[in-house]
Amino acid sequence: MIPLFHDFTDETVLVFGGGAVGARKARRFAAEATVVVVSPEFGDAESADREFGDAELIRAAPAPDEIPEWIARFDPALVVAATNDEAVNAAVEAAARDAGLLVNRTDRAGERDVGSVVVPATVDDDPVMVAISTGGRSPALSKHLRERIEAELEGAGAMAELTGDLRAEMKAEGVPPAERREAIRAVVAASPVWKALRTGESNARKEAQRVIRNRGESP
Ligand SMILES: C[C@@]1(CC(=O)O)c2cc3[nH]c(cc4nc(cc5[nH]c(cc(n2)[C@H]1CCC(=O)O)[C@@](C)(CC(=O)O)[C@@H]5CCC(=O)O)C(CC(=O)O)=C4CCC(=O)O)c(CCC(=O)O)c3CC(=O)O
Ligand SMILES: NC(=O)C1=CN([C@@H]2O[C@H](COP(=O)(O)OP(=O)(O)OC[C@H]3O[C@@H](n4cnc5c(N)ncnc54)[C@H](O)[C@@H]3O)[C@@H](O)[C@H]2O)C=CC1
Repeated sequence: MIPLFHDFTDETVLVFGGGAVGARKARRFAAEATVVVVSPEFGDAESADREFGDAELIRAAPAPDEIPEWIARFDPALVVAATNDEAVNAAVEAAARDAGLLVNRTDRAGERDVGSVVVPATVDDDPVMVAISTGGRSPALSKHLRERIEAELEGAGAMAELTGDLRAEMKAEGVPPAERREAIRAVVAASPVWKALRTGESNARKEAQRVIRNRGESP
């Protein structure tokens, strides 16, 4: 498996199964894609909207041989098999593969077909994103590592914004690439800049400029 980041803007994700797992996947994809969930039940109706993000919920229980029609109707980029019926999940996987679509089979850890994708545990400190997988072996470990890495990454999104701005400015000023690279590498490694981003006690941009100015000087 090779990890990739996929932009689902303007795409549809079709989820079969409205239990806890279907809801979690729907919420995740609804942050970006148009999500449709097909299921005979959606848990507690009052909290359904919250649980499924803003996904469209369709009450139906397609039989395995009806799955291809549902897929053709919504033309999704990704299909999620999250029912508690193994025959339905298998039909979803086969129909998605036949249609050349990505498929996430939630009831399988291994023996994946071509085009099969795994949903990783994700730390998102925009624009920084870290995805963790255990190759399907231990999802609970993915979750645990995600919680640990969340703390480690504090300030990373702001660091990406700051160094993104600095490198654009240096580019515009015509600073040669080798010098730019050295300067940016020094800033991302500098504890005073991280501290400023995390605590707000000092101005991170000024700290970064100080690091760039003092580069190469002995401490
Ligand atoms: C293969 C994969 C397919 C996929 O869904 O893409 C898959 C499959 C299965 N999960 C199962 C169980 C659990 N899954 C979780 C949690 C998460 N599962 C997620 C992903 C994945 N789960 C993919 C592999 C990811 C990887 O490579 O590590 C996460 C990371 C992302 C997400 O789903 O959003 C999300 C954490 C999100 C977060 O918090 O960050 C917990 C923990 C909990 O609930 O507290 C448990 C209970 C503990 C346990 O069993 O380990 C079972 C057994 C079902 C059964 O026994 O019936 C199967 C099927 C099987 O193993 O056969
Ligand atoms: N990938 C993951 O992270 C995890 C995966 N699982 C697996 O995912 C499956 C689903 O887990 P839960 O959501 O907890 O189960 P659940 O039993 O709460 O939900 C399954 C849903 O599928 C619906 N369903 C049944 N037949 C259907 C059909 N023909 N078409 C559409 N929907 C249909 C049911 O009405 C129910 O709403 C489990 O069977 C388990 O193997 C379980 C835990 C975590």
